[in-house]
Amino acid sequence: MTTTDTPPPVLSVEAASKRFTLHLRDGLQLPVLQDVSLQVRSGECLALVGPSGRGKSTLLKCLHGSYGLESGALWLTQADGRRVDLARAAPRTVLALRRREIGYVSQFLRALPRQSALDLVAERLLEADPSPPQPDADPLDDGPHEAALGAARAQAGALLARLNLPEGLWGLPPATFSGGEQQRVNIARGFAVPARLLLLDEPTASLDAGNRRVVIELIREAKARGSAIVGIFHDEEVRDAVADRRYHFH
Ligand SMILES: Nc1ncnc2c1ncn2[C@@H]1O[C@H](COP(=O)(O)OP(=O)(O)OP(=O)(O)O)[C@@H](O)[C@H]1O
Repeated sequence: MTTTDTPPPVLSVEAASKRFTLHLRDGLQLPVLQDVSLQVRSGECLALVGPSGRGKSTLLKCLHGSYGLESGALWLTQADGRRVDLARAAPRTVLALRRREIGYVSQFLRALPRQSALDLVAERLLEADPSPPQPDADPLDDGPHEAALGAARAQAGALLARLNLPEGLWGLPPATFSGGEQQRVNIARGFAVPARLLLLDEPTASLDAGNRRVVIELIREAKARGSAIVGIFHDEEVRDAVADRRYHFH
């Protein structure tokens, strides 16, 4: 904590720079992020805006721990006040942060083959809150796991229903779903667990007006719970409805 009453920002990006090296083109260097600095506080939504190809999605992937940086830092202040640089955190740390602190709605749904839409969302809830093993638990007794799975499925179903995904689809793997149906499963997964830092990459791109409104409500609820949100919203109506500030990529 700082000495003032204001808590530190949840996210502080300091002079972040990144380039891609294109090995198939003789190592051509493609600078994508150049000296990006921004901060996002709890309860605030920052919209990344700017022309296509300027590095908005790349910044979200860096914040999700998928890419490192050439220079600069991506400081996340955790719930206990400790700071971690997402650009340099160890893979184990990144995975632990993804389970509990960082939510991400990517542009495309990544699902395991044969896993149902309902379990894809329920799994997100279970991995964020694994029940601690009881010292005297019978290792052959599936009861506690079944109970936790049942509760997670109930919560996942409520979210899918809110996003108007027909119940007939819940038990099916989403691989054959339409773009908008897949996007709604992705959104349910991203919003299932309250995230300290929530990353949204065009969450409404394939949605109709009714479902766009649901996503706006979900984003507002996440802000009210204290999430710091960084999002890309090409839909200006959605952006105006949720963004407190904008960061311009030139
Ligand atoms: N893994 C990668 N390897 C090489 N180049 C990449 C990679 N990922 C992105 N790029 C390039 O980096 C640039 C920035 O891409 P990025 O997807 O971040 O842009 P964006 O601002 O999100 O664009 P859009 O608004 O169209 O989604 C693009 O020129 C893209 O081709």
